[in-house]
Amino acid sequence: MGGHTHEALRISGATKTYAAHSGVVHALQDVDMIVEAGEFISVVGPSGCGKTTLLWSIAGLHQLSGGRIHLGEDEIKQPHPSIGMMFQEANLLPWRTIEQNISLPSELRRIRPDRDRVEALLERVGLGGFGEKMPRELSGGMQQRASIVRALASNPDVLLMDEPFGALDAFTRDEMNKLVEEIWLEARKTVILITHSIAEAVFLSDKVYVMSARPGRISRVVDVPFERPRPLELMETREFFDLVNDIKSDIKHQVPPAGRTTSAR
Ligand SMILES: Nc1ncnc2c1ncn2[C@@H]1O[C@H](COP(=O)(O)OP(=O)(O)OP(=O)(O)O)[C@@H](O)[C@H]1O
Repeated sequence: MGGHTHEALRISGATKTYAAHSGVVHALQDVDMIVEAGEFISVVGPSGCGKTTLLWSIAGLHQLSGGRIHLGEDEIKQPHPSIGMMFQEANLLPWRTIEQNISLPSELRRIRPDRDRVEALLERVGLGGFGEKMPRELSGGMQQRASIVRALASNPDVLLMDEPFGALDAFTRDEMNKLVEEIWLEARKTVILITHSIAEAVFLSDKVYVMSARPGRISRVVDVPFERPRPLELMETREFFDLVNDIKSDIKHQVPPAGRTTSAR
């Protein structure tokens, strides 16, 4: 304490094993991370390296086999009111209006939804006047905008995003990335994003954590130097391209050559 920044999340020695039919899977092995308050970080890595396991553990939805996760003084063992989450699918209940979907997490916690805040957020993401609509009346991008509002409605300190735009077309995805950056610059939440798109990770993040698989570990932390706000055109620059490729080749080289994986006979 006493510095210019303070840590929001501390992950120490996070380890998670799953018992699978084929044996024990080391999904996470001694993962350490300190995320500063207001920092935007991404976690990338090959498929199956443990990204989702890590994020769900931070969300309090998975129990670790070893290690700890702290938000300030609180150890995370179950969902925490100061941590909001966005999933790959918008997961809106089809029989509830957009506004009723947004207020569901508050209902479940038996707290009164802050209607003014929800109105303002809907307006902010371009969904002003859509609160009474049903999810099927909204496009995929609009549904994800609604799920951003749902995640931010209770004004959490930390926002976790699990590949939130993977199902959207490239154009809508760029638009959503721009929106996320704008909202982040305004509200300065601590954000942890999991994505398969290295370009998306670099575009949005202060730091990109690269994971390797089996066991799932952090293999590298990349500081992203680009100034904010970042225009979408940044993605067409040489510097951006080089950084993305550098991270991509790192991930590619981690994949064990065919026939040499541990499960191969
Ligand atoms: N419930 C489970 N039971 C057994 N093994 C599991 C379970 N959940 C995940 N795993 C295994 O743990 C490892 C990490 O999985 P995880 O889903 O966290 O990886 P990921 O990096 O998010 O993958 P992807 O990028 O493909 O979504 C994988 O090898 C996966 O097969």
